[in-house]
Amino acid sequence: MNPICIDKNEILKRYKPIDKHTHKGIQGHALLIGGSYGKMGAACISSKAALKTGCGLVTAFIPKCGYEIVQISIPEVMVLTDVQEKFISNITFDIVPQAIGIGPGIGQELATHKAFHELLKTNKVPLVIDADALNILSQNKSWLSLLLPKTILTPHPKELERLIGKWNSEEEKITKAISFSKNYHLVIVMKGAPTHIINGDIIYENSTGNAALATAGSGDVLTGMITSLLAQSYEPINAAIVGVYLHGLTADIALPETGYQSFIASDVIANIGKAYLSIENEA
Ligand SMILES: NC(=O)C1=CN([C@@H]2O[C@H](COP(=O)(O)OP(=O)(O)OC[C@H]3O[C@@H](n4cnc5c(N)ncnc54)[C@H](O)[C@@H]3O)[C@@H](O)[C@H]2O)[C@@H](O)CC1
Ligand SMILES: Nc1ncnc2c1ncn2[C@@H]1O[C@H](COP(=O)(O)OP(=O)(O)O)[C@@H](O)[C@H]1O
Ligand SMILES: [Mg+2]
Repeated sequence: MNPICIDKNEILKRYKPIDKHTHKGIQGHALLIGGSYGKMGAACISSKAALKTGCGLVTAFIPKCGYEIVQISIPEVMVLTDVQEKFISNITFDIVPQAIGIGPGIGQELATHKAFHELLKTNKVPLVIDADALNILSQNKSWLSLLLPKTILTPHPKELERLIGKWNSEEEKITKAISFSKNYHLVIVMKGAPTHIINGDIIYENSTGNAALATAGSGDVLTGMITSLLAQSYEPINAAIVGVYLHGLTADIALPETGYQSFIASDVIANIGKAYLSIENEA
């Protein structure tokens, strides 16, 4: 169990600089499916994070009650609404996204279970699954076989336990995560301090980030960032690695100004630019 350290060298091998002739139509369109009554913030921050990570277009699919919230808080994000007011019940869209992120703040209504199941049955697009979408998956493990190879799962430790069961040691946790990744051909981002990424037998350990990230919504932001990189044609494992590294780097960059306590998920988003610049300066 020798993890590969995700450091600047590993990032420079995977980082794609922007082509000066690119335009928003080829820079990737990310669809973020999130939010429910009282948790629209999760949809706002994950879709804003996707835009700030560089994809050309972002659409948020949300319950109706979030329409004005998202349009006013992030005017650059386009919005599609569900037929239901307070939760997601039927995911339909006429756009052609290059990547989909689902889960932040969606809750666990039965109708939302059904909508997620329908999406999994028909989806052909690279996918990131987080938060309540992971919890729904944990309650319906037979749906795991519907996931396309290299679908990215981003569980925190509790979500991971719901998916793979309890473990008695770090070693057992990694062994179980490797079997899970191999059985279903998934990329698992095991969030924590530090975050590990499992791709079959290969384990990566992130080198950025600090306890400032222990704050509401910082994982929702990560979902938006990874989805954005997927939409920009990063291979799933590279989207996971670069996303996790940049996410942690924002907290390392901001720490001298915010301290641990006052750093919030929006500060991750505010520092994505500086995190990119620090990679660019090494390239
Ligand atoms: N502003 C918003 O709208 C926010 C919405 N959120 C959404 O709220 C929903 C519930 O998410 P939660 O993650 O709070 O609920 P969960 O029930 O999945 O996780 C909370 C439990 O996991 C444990 N846990 C979390 N991180 C852990 C760690 N690193 N080590 C050990 N235990 C850990 C906690 O102690 C707690 O028992 C999700 O849909 C999420 O996206 C949250 O992200 C918070 C912000
Ligand atoms: N002490 C810590 N050190 C480094 N990173 C942390 C720490 N605590 C949390 N994080 C990171 O913050 C994020 C939290 O994600 P998550 O628990 O899903 O939050 P939320 O659901 O509120 O958005 C993960 O990327 C995790 O690795
Ligand atoms: Mg989370």
